[in-house]
Amino acid sequence: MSLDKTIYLGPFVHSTSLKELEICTTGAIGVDESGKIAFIERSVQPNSVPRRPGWETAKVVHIQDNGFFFPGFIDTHIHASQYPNSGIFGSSTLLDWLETYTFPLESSFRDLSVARRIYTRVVSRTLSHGTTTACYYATVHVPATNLLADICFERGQRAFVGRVCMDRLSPDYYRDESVDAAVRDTKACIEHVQHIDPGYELVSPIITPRFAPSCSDDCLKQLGQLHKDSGVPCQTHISENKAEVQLVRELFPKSKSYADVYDEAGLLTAKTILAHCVHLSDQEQELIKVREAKISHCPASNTALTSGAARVRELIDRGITVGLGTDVSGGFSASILEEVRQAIMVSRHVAMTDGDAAKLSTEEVLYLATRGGAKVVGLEGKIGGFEVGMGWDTQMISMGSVSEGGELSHNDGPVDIFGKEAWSDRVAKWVWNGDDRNVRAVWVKGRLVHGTDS
Ligand SMILES: O=c1[nH]c(=O)c2nc[nH]c2[nH]1
Ligand SMILES: [Zn+2]
Repeated sequence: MSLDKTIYLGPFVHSTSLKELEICTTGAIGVDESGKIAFIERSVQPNSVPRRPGWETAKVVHIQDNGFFFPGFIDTHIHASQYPNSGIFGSSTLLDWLETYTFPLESSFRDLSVARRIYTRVVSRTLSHGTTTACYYATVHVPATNLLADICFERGQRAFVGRVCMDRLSPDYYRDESVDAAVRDTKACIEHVQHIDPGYELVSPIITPRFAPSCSDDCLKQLGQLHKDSGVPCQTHISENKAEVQLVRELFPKSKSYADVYDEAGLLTAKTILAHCVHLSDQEQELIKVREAKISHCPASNTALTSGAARVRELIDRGITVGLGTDVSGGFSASILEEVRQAIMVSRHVAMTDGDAAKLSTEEVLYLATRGGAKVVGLEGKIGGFEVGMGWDTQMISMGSVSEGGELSHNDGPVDIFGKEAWSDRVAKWVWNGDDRNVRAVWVKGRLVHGTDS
């Protein structure tokens, strides 16, 4: 699809490193017909459009209402099929939560009309929160998983779509009937994505063993072989909850650790995304580092299911790549901005026992939500920031007009700007008070996929 050449005028904010946010208040970013950034100017006079040969007739999109352009969020771990259960978890913990809330809901995706309604909604919802790339878990059902891939492709969201494999310790009404069935159905979903998006330009398949307890040794090994043969990435859960870790010890008595179970199966590679990583030992962290596997930090879910507090500073200091995941519906919200807040708060709780060095700053967590996520999904250099050659995967944040009187009008968003705030404080106000009402428009690869650009 060819797009209009477009110049995006106004402030832009993005991470340039883990610790640094660039805030450019006088920016102009040119995006070419293929949806890639062609130029960036940083000192544009107010109300003027940079003159460039070949860009005379380009469309111009102005930032509105004290806003700024920000890279699209990358959700490195979300269960699309669990979206109807967002906020519904009672006082459960992982293993009983799966039995009580999750398996019954996921099993309903055998009905394609159920899948269509829920998957359409979750893709609309994540886009509205500024998520331009998502790593989705679907269910065991091939038609429903393929439908999720179709919806992402049609709506223009970058997505990794995984058919969930689970051939043991799962209810009779919801499980793979055999290892062969798990592998055959996974291949069918890979072939479907190859058919709709042959270069995996927007949508990619992802091999998805649910977690070690629900996969037999043979199932893990065959999926590891498929991961090796096909080059398709892989995602799973690890070390989320202490009872789960104990269960893995009992189920795999010959393995040195939980991480070792995946390693022995060929599932711990540079293309593996591991969700949670709350209770990893030093040796497991080291193994993950050596294998260059990536981590999805899911703080909202880890708190909601009382799983624990991941030591993110330790993981980062070790040199492991970390991104953020909403983990809906262990996590209660489909918003990565909410996850940013949760990550900062959880790091404060870790700091209360481990010391101040554990605290993550707003800048650091915004990095995890964008550049970190891009590395987790293997798209660093392509998305996650504003650089020439990167895709225009962007949210237009608007903060509303400067508050003059004391009264709220019905279309005021949740952030109140009084006009005197430094730019870094405006960004902080957005992080701590903002939500989807501040997301005026979202683009993926230059295509408008949510909201309006006028
Ligand atoms: O947060 C989680 N959500 C799940 O669906 C799941 N399955 C295994 N382990 C899990 N953890
Ligand atoms: Zn999960």
